[in-house]
Amino acid sequence: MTDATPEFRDPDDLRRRAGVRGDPDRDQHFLVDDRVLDRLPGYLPGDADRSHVLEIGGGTGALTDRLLAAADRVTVVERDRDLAAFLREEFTEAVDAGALDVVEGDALDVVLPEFTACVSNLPYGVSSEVAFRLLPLRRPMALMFQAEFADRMVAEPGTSEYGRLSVSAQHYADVQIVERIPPEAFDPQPRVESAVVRCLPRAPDYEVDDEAFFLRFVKALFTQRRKTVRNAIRNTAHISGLADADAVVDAVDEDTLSKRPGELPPAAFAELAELAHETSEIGPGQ
Ligand SMILES: C[S@@+](CC[C@H](N)C(=O)[O-])C[C@H]1O[C@@H](n2cnc3c(N)ncnc32)[C@H](O)[C@@H]1O
Repeated sequence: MTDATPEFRDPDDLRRRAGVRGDPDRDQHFLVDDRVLDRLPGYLPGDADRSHVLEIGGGTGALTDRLLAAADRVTVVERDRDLAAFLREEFTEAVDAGALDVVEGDALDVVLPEFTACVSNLPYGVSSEVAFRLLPLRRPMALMFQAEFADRMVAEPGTSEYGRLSVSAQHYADVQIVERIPPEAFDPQPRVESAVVRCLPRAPDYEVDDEAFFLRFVKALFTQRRKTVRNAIRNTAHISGLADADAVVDAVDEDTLSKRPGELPPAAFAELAELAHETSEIGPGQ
């Protein structure tokens, strides 16, 4: 980490040296707006532990460059073999000093290090899977998504965007959109707007013992978002894995049963899932 105002590599130079144009079919949209790149590490809270920052999808290293200045150590995961080799070459000094580790592989498969925070311009094709790999690890994160996905992550109960994604994300973290980013900030430009979501981990309002069941239960109920919670619990028992949905319905209060799934806040889902777990045998579900 350095106190001096660092000069960063020019994103255009990086792409030229890496010899890549970016391939949207491989989720390659490189950030080219220096101001956006400069702001991203600062979306971590001031007191976040920056001893080991994770970046998923390093690309040509424009963000990696900033993270190296903001953190003691950085691990970057990059699936593209040529880009992973370029990152190692471009940041040889940091690699040799033990400040940078470049992991070539798929972010969904690689063994992740014990990171303390994460800042990433995520590959949008797998952003949901990556987010749900990272969120349960409960680290502060600043993650770039497609704006429509980010809107669903932060949506509140009773809105049309509120759904499975909102409940699951908000179970693990306080989530907030901190910046919307136009397509012009990237090359090649994505077709849609992007947004940065700050995720601050927190103890859930309601602890669940079986997180896999909780996530399945939330998924199940939102397949019936227009039904009452009573009917949704009964109709989706094959998805959630509830062996005795009627017993669960009998155990839940009338106020909750008469609502729609989209009206229940994340804590109510967690409480409901816990009660269901205590009341019924749980099968594998779908
Ligand atoms: C949106 S670009 C971001 C690149 C760079 N961080 C930037 O901001 O300019 C996403 C990067 O993730 C890589 N990528 C795509 N799918 C991946 C996956 N499943 N696992 C790891 N990296 C992936 C792409 O090759 C690309 O370099």
